[in-house]
Amino acid sequence: MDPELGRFESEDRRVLAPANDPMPVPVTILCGELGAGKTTLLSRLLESADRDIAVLVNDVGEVNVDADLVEARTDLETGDEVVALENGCICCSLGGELSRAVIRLWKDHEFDHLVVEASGVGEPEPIARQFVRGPAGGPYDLEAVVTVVDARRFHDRFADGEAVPVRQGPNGEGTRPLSDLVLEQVEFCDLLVVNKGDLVSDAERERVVALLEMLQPRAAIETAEYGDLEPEVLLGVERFELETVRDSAGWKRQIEADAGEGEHGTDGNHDCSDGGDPARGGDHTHSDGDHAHPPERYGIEVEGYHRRRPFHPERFAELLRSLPDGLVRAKGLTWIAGREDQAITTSTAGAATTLEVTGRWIASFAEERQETYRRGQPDLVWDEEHGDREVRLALIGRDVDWDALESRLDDCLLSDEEMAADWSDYENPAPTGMGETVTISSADPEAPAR
Ligand SMILES: Nc1nc2c(ncn2[C@@H]2O[C@H](COP(=O)(O)OP(=O)(O)OP(=O)(O)O)[C@@H](O)[C@H]2O)c(=O)[nH]1
Repeated sequence: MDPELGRFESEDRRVLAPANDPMPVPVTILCGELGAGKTTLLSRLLESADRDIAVLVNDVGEVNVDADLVEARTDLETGDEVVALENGCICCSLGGELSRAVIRLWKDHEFDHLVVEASGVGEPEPIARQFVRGPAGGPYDLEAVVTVVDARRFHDRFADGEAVPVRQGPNGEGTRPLSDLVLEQVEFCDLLVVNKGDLVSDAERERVVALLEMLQPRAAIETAEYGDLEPEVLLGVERFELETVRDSAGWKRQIEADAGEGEHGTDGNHDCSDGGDPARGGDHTHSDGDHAHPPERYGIEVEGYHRRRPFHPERFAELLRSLPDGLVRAKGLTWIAGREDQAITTSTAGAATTLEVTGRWIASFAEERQETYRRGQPDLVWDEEHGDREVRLALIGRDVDWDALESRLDDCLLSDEEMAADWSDYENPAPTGMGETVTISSADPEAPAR
């Protein structure tokens, strides 16, 4: 156990809070892909804000250019208030280091607000969780997660369908598709800053905004050039709520609207989720008039797809290699023949789809255990034949022929004859172990699935 964290956890939290300063320090987390303009925006904020702002910068495996830049632009007396974490990503390996650094910062310095600039390849949720459930939640209060979007790149990649590099991570060889991370950052935030407004036309900017509204309907959206926003826009945002932000992504709302109140989540742990849905043979749900998302603009729509039948692994992989250009996002749980235990999350972002084992179907457990899980989830609707195994996806795209996509998805389902046959001989690219991922891209149809 880390000595500092251990001590902190074992002591009364009030020990850390000076008697005359019981208020936790507000925190803003700044996300956005590499080069979106986070540092530019932060530098402006430091120049214009009327309060003392401490900054924690995380660059992955690079010379810490951002920290130097921010430091050079601030009038802080010592410069110590800019803390750099360089040897990893704060969203994963550096969780403990992040907590330690911000607690140390809080003990040693007085400031009114903390901004954490996440690395461009970081997932925002684990960072936010450090301030909500981790030890940093004592002295700090997470105010908002702000995601900066490069309007030009976002338009070309998602609103225009241009093929983009599939993978990018620390040192350029990560395992998550870059587009998936970009959309996760968009989906998990309170405020979206559409930066580089000078590099897009008005019409392109409007398309980007419409798409962002569909992807994260709850977030406020501001457009900017070189991060030129008033400090109040960034710092006066309402309090962050982990569950609210996590559940407000467009794809998730669609799935929940489809499934009705209390439906189980789709982010894994299928064996301990909290709801169910009517066991329908299939319900392609048109979303018109649905309050789960903003009205359709610029041909951008969200759709639901639900079947209680598994995908044929080869046909499904083939579909993922030839997705329609306009499909921006698909996310949800999939049942893939030959993977009877594994609840597999399918996450499409632009051309790249990641399949990840995120849980186990309850139906895959021994009967006694199934009953225990089901007792804990009285709302779970159970299919007599298939239990909780299902395909349930939310699809977001522009100018997509939804009926054609629906029938292509249906063609991927096992036929009645295949349902009765042996599924073990299929060429199956789907992952097997918990947390294991496989990426399939339609930008590079010749590439092997793995
Ligand atoms: N044209 C234009 N360029 C911008 C704008 N905002 C930032 N830039 C430029 O884009 C480049 C990247 O900006 P940064 O602020 O370093 O981006 P970042 O998100 O901090 O990048 P990483 O730290 O690499 O993740 C710099 O050359 C900026 O000058 C803008 O609104 N318009």
